[in-house]
Amino acid sequence: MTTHHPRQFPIILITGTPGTGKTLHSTLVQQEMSESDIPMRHLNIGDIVKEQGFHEGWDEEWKCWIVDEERLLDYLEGVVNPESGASETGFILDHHDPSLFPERWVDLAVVLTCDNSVLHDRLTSRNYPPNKITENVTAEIMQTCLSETRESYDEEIIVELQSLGAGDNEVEENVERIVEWIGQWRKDRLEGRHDQ
Ligand SMILES: Nc1ncnc2c1ncn2[C@@H]1O[C@H](COP(=O)(O)OP(=O)(O)O)[C@@H](O)[C@H]1O
Repeated sequence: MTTHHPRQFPIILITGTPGTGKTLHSTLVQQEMSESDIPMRHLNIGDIVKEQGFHEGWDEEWKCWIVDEERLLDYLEGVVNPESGASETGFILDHHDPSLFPERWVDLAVVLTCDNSVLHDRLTSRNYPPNKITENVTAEIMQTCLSETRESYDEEIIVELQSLGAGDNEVEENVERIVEWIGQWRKDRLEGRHDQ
């Protein structure tokens, strides 16, 4: 049985429909924290699936990997909850499917949202096929990711942030909010206010 050591650094999920800005925000949060005493490691789940081969092949219709969730989660468990002891860093889980992860992993769930036409343009410039653009823009209209996040985690740890590409400081302000939250989590942890 896996032994779980008390976490010293938080695990943050940054989720949202593809194209909402997860990787942009995750990269900036990692950068911002890299010089601090709370290092945060960005785990781009899509890249890990591809690089480590945690998939059962390529879905030609939807142009995506068919994820082997069991192997992926086994691997991630060893990264975020190492048996050798508490991790020396926090983690940013960058993924569009919030329901993939066990609830106990996630300390803060950030859901990025976007305007439909902006999202459409971002996905078009990524050369997504039309069916994939429609699927994702519809998911954004239906707020699918936000609903799934609410089904997966406690309302108290969910933060919804707009990532419209509007306003000069939008991304900076979002990153600042996440950074502040990480600092608060660590302070609470050091003062013994987290019970896990
Ligand atoms: N809030 C934003 N302001 C400006 N550009 C953004 C914003 N969010 C995302 N983008 C841009 O949109 C594109 C998709 O962002 P990305 O972070 O790759 O999305 P995701 O990881 O959710 O698929 C990138 O070119 C990114 O720079």
